[in-house]
Amino acid sequence: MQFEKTPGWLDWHAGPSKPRFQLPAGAVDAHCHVFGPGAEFPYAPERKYTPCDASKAQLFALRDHLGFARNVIVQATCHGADNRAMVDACKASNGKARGVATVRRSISDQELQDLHAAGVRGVRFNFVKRLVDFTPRDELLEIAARIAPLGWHVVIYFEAADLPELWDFFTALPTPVVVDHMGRPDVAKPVDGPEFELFVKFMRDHPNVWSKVSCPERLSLTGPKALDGEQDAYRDVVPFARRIVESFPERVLWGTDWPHPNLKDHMPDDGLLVDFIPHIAPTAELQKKLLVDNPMRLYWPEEC
Ligand SMILES: O=C(O)c1cc(C(=O)O)oc(=O)c1
Repeated sequence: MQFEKTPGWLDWHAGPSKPRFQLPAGAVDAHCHVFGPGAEFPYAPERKYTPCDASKAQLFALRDHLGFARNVIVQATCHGADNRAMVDACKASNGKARGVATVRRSISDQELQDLHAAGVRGVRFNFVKRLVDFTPRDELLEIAARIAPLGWHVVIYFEAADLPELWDFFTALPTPVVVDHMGRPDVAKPVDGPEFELFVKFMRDHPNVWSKVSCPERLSLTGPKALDGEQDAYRDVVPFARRIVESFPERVLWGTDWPHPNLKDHMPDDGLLVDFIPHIAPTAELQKKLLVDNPMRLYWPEEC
């Protein structure tokens, strides 16, 4: 099947640099995606964007180039609840990838078991309105109750302004809850202002809540961009991510977000994104928790 990319679509960076930051042994890129390829794994009819292709082989090549040992592949919304591309990538990874799926309430117990066997360890609930249509809360709670006995968790993606309205739903979830991209704070607001304080309270009061401290390239308003060797990129995001890493060192994850869906301004050099890590996790101890110990506990607990 032929697909035409959304107008203005930015393709992933074709020649990322080698990071200067040496990742700890066993580091996990805990948030990345595969897109298609569309000819093999068609994009979902209900999608809100049509991306460029980004195959499993290209993801594994990036993993090796950057120095990661493993990936967590998160179902992208352009594939809806058709998890075949993500599952195919997990199965082809020789145990080096685990997955997060999107499922509907109609999924059977056998299908859940099959996803588990392929390496899936979580489901993603998305509340970002430009990405998905609304799913009733009772459907999501039903799914959460069904995946809890499998030892899975729920990944949630939402905008900071929506946290008050979503609070009661999130805090009722019976599993570990992993927030994508720090709940997308508005970094023009103060790091100790009411909006981000609410997010910190969400994590402080609920020990089952984890956060990915990822996507500075999405959140930054003033840059500088991770391009042309920039070693001090996205400075306006650093205080937010660093606060979360230092406050909750056992409950943070990091990922590239490759192939970076829906960026409008620029496509970052993934090597320079890795060089962002020591700015938000300044000690070797914090780096090992963020990149190795925490993702291993959540996705490969049998090895811990
Ligand atoms: O902000 C986004 O556009 C975005 C989209 C998706 C997806 O379409 O799944 O995933 C992400 O992690 C981020």
